[in-house]
Amino acid sequence: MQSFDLIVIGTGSAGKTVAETVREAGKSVAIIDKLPFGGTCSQRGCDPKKVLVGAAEIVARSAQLTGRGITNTATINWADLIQFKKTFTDSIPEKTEKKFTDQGIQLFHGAATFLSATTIRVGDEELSANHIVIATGQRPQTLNIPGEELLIDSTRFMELAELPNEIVTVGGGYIAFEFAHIAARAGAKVTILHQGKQPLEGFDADLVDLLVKAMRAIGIFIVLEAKVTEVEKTPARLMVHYEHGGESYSAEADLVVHAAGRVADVAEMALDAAGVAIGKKGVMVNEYLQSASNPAVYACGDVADKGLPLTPLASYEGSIVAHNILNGNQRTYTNDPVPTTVFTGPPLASIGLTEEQARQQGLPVKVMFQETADWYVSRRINEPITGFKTLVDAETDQIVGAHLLGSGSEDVINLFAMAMKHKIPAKALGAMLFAYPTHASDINSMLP
Ligand SMILES: Cc1cc2nc3c(=O)[nH]c(=O)nc-3n(C[C@H](O)[C@H](O)[C@H](O)COP(=O)(O)OP(=O)(O)OC[C@H]3O[C@@H](n4cnc5c(N)ncnc54)[C@H](O)[C@@H]3O)c2cc1C
Ligand SMILES: NC(=O)c1ccc[n+]([C@@H]2O[C@H](COP(=O)([O-])OP(=O)(O)OC[C@H]3O[C@@H](n4cnc5c(N)ncnc54)[C@H](O)[C@@H]3O)[C@@H](O)[C@H]2O)c1
Repeated sequence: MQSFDLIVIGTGSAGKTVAETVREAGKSVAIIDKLPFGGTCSQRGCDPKKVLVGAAEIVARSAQLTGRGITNTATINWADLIQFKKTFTDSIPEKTEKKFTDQGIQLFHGAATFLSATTIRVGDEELSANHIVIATGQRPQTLNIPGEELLIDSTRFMELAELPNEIVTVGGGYIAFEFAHIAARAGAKVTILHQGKQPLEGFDADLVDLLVKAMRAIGIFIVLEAKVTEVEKTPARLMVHYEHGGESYSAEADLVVHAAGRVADVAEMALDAAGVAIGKKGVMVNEYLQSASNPAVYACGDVADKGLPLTPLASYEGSIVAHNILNGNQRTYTNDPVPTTVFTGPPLASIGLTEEQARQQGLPVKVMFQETADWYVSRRINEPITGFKTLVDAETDQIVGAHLLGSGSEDVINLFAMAMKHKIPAKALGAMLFAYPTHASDINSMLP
């Protein structure tokens, strides 16, 4: 059996951060992955997705300006786009492995299974370590409906050689909205079937309403409170059966995409053997991101039951775990607001409290909510549906929430994040001199 100071399971943003930091401090480190090295974000998530979004943006922008100086709406050649996407993703495993090897980290391929509190099996190898970090991310949740195996997940969507004509998404969160927008801009007819009253749960309801309006305006069909009961294969196509308002319906499709949420990827790890407790949202950890039931084990990233499953948080949590392994438990996870964007056209970006959450907390907030299609930044590109909402504590003048819908919002939200993190008062941010005309210069008009 080989022994290490640290074994990391998972080579994504979280696992990489821990392995590299601990190795840099001179410890012996092994890292394991069951898939090609590099994790979700760079190969199957954020980065390839945003390449596809880049093309969808061109279609959107040219469609908006057709007849206003642009003569033709751009069209997407799906096969070429996927080839372009591959130029980002194909090299990731080799580059990742080379970097780890150069750093002196030992690599193991295969699915890791716990044998005891501090030992792991991967393939035919048995490994032991003083500390083991679980950074295994998430996988699509099981839906328990007949025909579930007919759905494809986001990974396979981004590998499609051809884009089918009619697509249904089961679920109405990030993946549904982003992929529906890409597919619609590439010419497909898309239906989103979402089980709840509000899609994109967690985002401010007024801004989500505006985004839904924008998505419907480009032909995306969105059904709320739809309970998908079965996916059936017919001789030529697929049929998605669902219930809505007490009636039964069926939507025909060439492709059905799983966009109904992801859960901690722990099923095959035999966590029982290590005495590692798992809850509904993933591996249960304390404020130091250490398993409460097995102190040799830490968890970080999407698989841990802390925070949202987003890349910046995975790296942040990885850095906390590395610090605590090297120095004893010192750094704690803080639940600071994190900016996030749904990369639709237009994008929806958000940080902090929604209006509903602020009201529930009884905060004395000043709320500014406005549709901004007649503002210069929107008119210049003829973007038809845009808006913002800001929430400022009336007593402290601190910004407690910002929600932006419109081109550029994915970057502008970071200025709100900086102001909130460093406690810049709303008046001071609103009085900043920003380059004009930019998306950021609109901040001056978004704060009381
Ligand atoms: C389609 C999509 C788009 C996204 N877009 C964004 C975005 O725009 N912005 C954003 O912030 N976030 C986005 N995310 C979320 C983001 O990708 C994740 O939050 C992030 O990648 C999590 O990193 P991680 O290190 O926790 O896990 P991962 O990167 O998922 O790494 C976990 C690794 O563990 C491996 N593994 C699992 N089980 C085992 C086992 N038993 N043995 C060995 N290895 C194992 C897996 O193969 C995987 O490589 C997106 C996610 C998806 C699916
Ligand atoms: N831009 C980004 O940052 C980005 C993009 C993609 C994914 N992600 C991350 O990946 C995670 C997973 O994405 P996702 O879109 O799969 O999940 P999600 O949690 O964002 O949305 C899934 C939605 O589907 C609904 N749903 C669940 N079961 C259903 C069913 N049977 N029928 C109909 N609707 C159902 C849920 O109510 C939920 O609102 C996200 O939580 C996010 O953190 C982030």
